Amino acid sequence: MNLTSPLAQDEGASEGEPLASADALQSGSLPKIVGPHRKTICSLFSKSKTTRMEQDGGKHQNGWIHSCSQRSVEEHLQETTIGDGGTHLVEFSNAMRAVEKALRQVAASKGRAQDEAAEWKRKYEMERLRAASLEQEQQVLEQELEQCRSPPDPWTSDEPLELEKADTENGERSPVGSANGWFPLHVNSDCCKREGICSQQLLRSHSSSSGNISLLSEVQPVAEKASFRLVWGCAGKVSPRHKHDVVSFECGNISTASRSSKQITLVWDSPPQTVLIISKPNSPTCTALCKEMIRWLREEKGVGVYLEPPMKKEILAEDYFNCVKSCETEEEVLQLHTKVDLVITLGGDGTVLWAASMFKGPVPPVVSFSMGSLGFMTPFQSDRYKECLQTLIKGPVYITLRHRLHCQILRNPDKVKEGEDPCESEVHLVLNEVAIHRGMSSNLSNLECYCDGNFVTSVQGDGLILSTPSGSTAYSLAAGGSMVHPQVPGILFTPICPHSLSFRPLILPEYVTIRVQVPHESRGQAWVSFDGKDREQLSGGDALICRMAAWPVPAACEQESTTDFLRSVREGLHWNLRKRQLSDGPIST
Ligand SMILES: NC(=O)c1ccc[n+]([C@@H]2O[C@H](COP(=O)([O-])OP(=O)(O)OC[C@H]3O[C@@H](n4cnc5c(N)ncnc54)[C@H](O)[C@@H]3O)[C@@H](O)[C@H]2O)c1
Ligand SMILES: Nc1ncnc2c1ncn2[C@@H]1O[C@H](COP(=O)(O)OP(=O)(O)OP(=O)(O)O)[C@@H](O)[C@H]1O
Repeated sequence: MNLTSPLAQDEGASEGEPLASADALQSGSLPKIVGPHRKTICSLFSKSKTTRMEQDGGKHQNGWIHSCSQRSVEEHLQETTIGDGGTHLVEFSNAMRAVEKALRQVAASKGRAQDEAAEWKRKYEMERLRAASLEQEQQVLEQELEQCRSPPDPWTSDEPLELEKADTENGERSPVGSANGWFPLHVNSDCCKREGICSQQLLRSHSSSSGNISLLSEVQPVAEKASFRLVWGCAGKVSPRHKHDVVSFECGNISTASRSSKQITLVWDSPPQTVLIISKPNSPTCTALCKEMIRWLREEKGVGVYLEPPMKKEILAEDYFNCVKSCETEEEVLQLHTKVDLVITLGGDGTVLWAASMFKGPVPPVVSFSMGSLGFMTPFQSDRYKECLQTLIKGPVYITLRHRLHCQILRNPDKVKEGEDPCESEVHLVLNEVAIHRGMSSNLSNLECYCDGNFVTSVQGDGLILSTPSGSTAYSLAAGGSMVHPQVPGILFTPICPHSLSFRPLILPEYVTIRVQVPHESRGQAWVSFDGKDREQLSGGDALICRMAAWPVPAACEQESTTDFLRSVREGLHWNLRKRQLSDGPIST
């Protein structure tokens, strides 16, 4: 009689597959086998060992040298002739079941061990790749820091300059600024080691310059500048989570790591010592307030004052104001940002635009007192100036970073021969908008527009406005553009009276470069205005190149960015003002 092995019905183990080690059996990791068949089973494992070693020539993988296979058990059972001993048969059968169970367990453990090994290998590979990418990032960071020490010209470089850098190794932020006299030196040594943009790291001036943009020749510390930090937070709370990355990838999931709408707070490390007051000309009320403010700032706060030459001349009749400084030459105006801690404007929005236009590079924080009719960008009340300035000088101050557009005219760039540079006009940094329009011409203007080299459209109408979000409530609004919160990064593309039924305004992302070109075959010429001023003519073939500038205007908020914006929209523009419907009358069903 032949005995059928229970292993023949085993679903999990395939034929001939090694299931267990005989050593494991002998070392007691298999269940103890008792009874007359103990010897037989042990000899079975021994036999298997010998057979396997003969078959493999002693070359076994993963340490599974002493193996027992399903086939060898079956073979043995077939060879075994069963006598009359029914009890022995039952015992033998039970023993074989126990062996089968043990063999299955060992097979399962082997599978688990292999899975675990594969998982560890995967983790190791991921860790190795992460370390390699960190090393690469570190190299890029070092290169960028090196570049900042000998910075590119921001007006000729295609890359927008960054105002801040990614987190350093210890989780601190290392700010990077450059051009026009601002260089981060010893980025970590002078740093306050706290989160945010730190002026101590940023501020270094140099003595010599060439033309509009100065090159670093001699570096000196700026002793007279007050130092401050800009920190990211939300609703008044400093956010420890601010990261430079916008998108993070974790376990294959994409999430936004930071939002652009964070409220920025300015924290003075040392109190401001010098302010520049810019006042609307020919306004007796502005002049009177300017004089009062100078007295208060000097006597109560010990703060020095700079004025524009016309205003200084106007008040010099009184000896008291001899102490007021002024920026007489163009060179001095270019260096103003290294001397003043705060800019105060007295007037309307036009005065804020004027103040911004004085700074061709970095702009100190601007505090605007309302002395005009609308005051969209002038949130502070002039009759409460002492209280306001007291709070601002003490800090912290909420800041709206009002972005500017970097605009330049290229004269007939298509006609320029290879290797020659096209003739470029002066750079204009606009806070509101650049408008390309028909000017005095009675002809329809015709403008071809490209965005990062892609053809956008041909404007046929009175012209086109390229506006900042801050300018969205000015000319662009009048031309049908949308109102945009000043912290939304973008460039508004708004046609002026287009002769088309389907030309709607667009908002483009802040990183694009826009080119507006007058076609050679255009009937008339076009004109360009920068914040409503400095008109220049465009002839056929001339182009205007426009992109986001590296230097925003940090405007102090009266409350905070969004509250101030919505209040200006409601109170300044009377947006959606309508008498409330009465509750009496028919009730709709
Ligand atoms: N059709 C129009 O609405 C139109 C036409 C030309 C110029 N402008 C705007 O005038 C600006 C120049 O201002 P200005 O004071 O030197 O000239 P301005 O004296 O002619 O005043 C223009 C008006 O626009 C308001 N204004 C300016 N900037 C604003 C802003 N960002 N948000 C809301 N209102 C704003 C001013 O308060 C002022 O009432 C230009 O940048 C342009 O935006 C508007
Ligand atoms: N310091 C300055 N020097 C020369 N021009 C200035 C100066 N400040 C303002 N301006 C110009 O004066 C004009 C009027 O200024 P502003 O808009 O501030 O006053 P406003 O018209 O009374 O105010 P609002 O626009 O709120 O009615 C603007 O065109 C502006 O460019």
